[in-house]
Amino acid sequence: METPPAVRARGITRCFDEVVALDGVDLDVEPGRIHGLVGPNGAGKTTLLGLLLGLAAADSGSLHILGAPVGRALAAPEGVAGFVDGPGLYPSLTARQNLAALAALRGGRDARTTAIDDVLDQVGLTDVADDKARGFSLGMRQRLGLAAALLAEPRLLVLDEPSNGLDPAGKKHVHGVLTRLAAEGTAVVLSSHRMDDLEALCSEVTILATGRVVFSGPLSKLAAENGELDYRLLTSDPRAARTLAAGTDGVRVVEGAGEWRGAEALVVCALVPALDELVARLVREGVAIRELAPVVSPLEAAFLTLTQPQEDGR
Ligand SMILES: Nc1ncnc2c1ncn2[C@@H]1O[C@H](COP(=O)(O)OP(=O)(O)OP(=O)(O)O)[C@@H](O)[C@H]1O
Repeated sequence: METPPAVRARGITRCFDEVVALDGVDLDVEPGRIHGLVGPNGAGKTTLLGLLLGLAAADSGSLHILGAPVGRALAAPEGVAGFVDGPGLYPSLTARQNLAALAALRGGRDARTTAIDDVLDQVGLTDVADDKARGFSLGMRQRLGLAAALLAEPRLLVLDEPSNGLDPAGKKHVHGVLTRLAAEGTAVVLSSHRMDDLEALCSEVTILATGRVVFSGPLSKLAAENGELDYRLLTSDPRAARTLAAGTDGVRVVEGAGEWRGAEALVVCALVPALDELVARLVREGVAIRELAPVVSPLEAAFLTLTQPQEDGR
């Protein structure tokens, strides 16, 4: 039997009095994907994640989670776990006790000590397993919330800003956990304002602006949305690179780039095919390419392009 989509939303609308938080939103997420939700403050990300978690119902539209239609009853659909607005924890209980209590609330099936130890290890909280959650930093609380969600062995994991407050080690744990879960077939839907996190983690994103989807699809498709981008180019021979760039059709040298991390940098503005041509010419001429990257990431550029006009028009 074919595995159903993890999320299939069509024409979802959700209002709070006069505020239209979601306006005809479609969303498709397949099992095994990490899908990023991005948008300016107030775009509707948390509202949408709340619907996936069964915390609220849509005013109109249809929502299927893991193949089952979601009705108006406010309960987490079977197979879904996660949190919005920070994980709900008991401050006076230890990390381990929090997980045991949450597991017991869910029916006790997953309250085994080994399972609790395992999820604490996955999120890197073994050392503080017997410390009270009250003393936990934001990043530690986020990781404990993720551990609680993992305990439910979800097929759809929903996380609102999971990277908030994470130090580099915490981020590494969280990224590792999410990547492994996805490889095992779990779908992950997460929101973030951190473009670098989304680009590192997600294969696809949905960009929301004032409750509407302005882009949904693979990150690789964003380059097409952007048109020309500025790329920083570090080479073994900046002068030759500049001459070659200036002589390549479709490539424009952006003046005033100067130095980048102590090396002479060139910034060129181009579409991907013209950039490919420049790279081929550099290689043919024996100019080594030491770094070539967009000055602003494709996701950030698309975010600004696709959400700015609507924001301005409010
Ligand atoms: N419970 C509520 N009551 C009234 N208005 C609400 C409620 N929840 C959300 N809204 C409004 O709905 C819109 C979308 O809010 P939402 O929290 O979903 O956005 P968001 O994209 O998650 O924003 P942020 O990035 O700031 O977290 C906003 O205008 C917000 O003020």
